Amino acid sequence: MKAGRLIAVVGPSGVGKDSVMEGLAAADPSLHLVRRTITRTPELGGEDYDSVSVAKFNEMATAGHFAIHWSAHELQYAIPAHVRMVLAEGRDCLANFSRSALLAGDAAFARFCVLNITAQSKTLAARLAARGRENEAQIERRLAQATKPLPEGLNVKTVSNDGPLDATIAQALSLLQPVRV
Ligand SMILES: Nc1ncnc2c1ncn2[C@@H]1O[C@H](COP(=O)(O)OP(=O)(O)O)[C@@H](O)[C@H]1O
Ligand SMILES: O=P(O)(O)OC[C@H]1O[C@H](OP(=O)(O)OP(=O)(O)O)[C@H](O)[C@@H]1O
Repeated sequence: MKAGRLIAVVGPSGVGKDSVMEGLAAADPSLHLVRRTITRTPELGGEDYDSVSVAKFNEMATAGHFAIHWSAHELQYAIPAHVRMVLAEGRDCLANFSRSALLAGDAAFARFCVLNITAQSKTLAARLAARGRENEAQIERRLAQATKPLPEGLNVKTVSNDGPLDATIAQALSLLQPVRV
């Protein structure tokens, strides 16, 4: 059986990665939403994640519990190794990813593609403030990284999320669909 694709969802903070991922999984239940392990306080809202201490995270990384991990925003993030079993079943997996970890992701997964979500900077600022998970200083630092470029040579599909979420989800589904057959 053909392995599933690891679909790395990237884009600046507040662009709507988690919202689009949830919408895609609701529209196509065959898509698996990856639950990340993060050294963030539990239940801060947004995505559903496994919250661990830095010590526990490092222990898990050393023990090989992660398929890939990275650091950003003074936090550590990982995709649990369990995702490899889901991919082996032929299911496509959606993971909120770091633009800085894309080359490592491409090396770590046999079938890897990128869903790049964009929005204007004024949209990002308004959404981060409305989300309310980060304080003002944290929002400023995230906005400063909004224009981080993507590495060359990857299979990238780009969709704008400036408009209504439903329209973004429909467009992303159609961008991802042709290669699913
Ligand atoms: N198309 C959209 N229109 C309006 N609000 C949106 C849209 N997409 C996302 N949002 C809102 O913007 C905020 C940031 O979205 P989120 O999915 O957390 O982004 P990210 O994971 O990229 O940081 C959330 O409050 C979310 O509800
Ligand atoms: O290298 P970058 O592309 O800048 O990404 C850095 C981190 O930012 C996002 O995290 P998180 O979901 O905590 O933040 P966000 O919801 O504000 O994007 C993303 O998932 C990465 O873990």
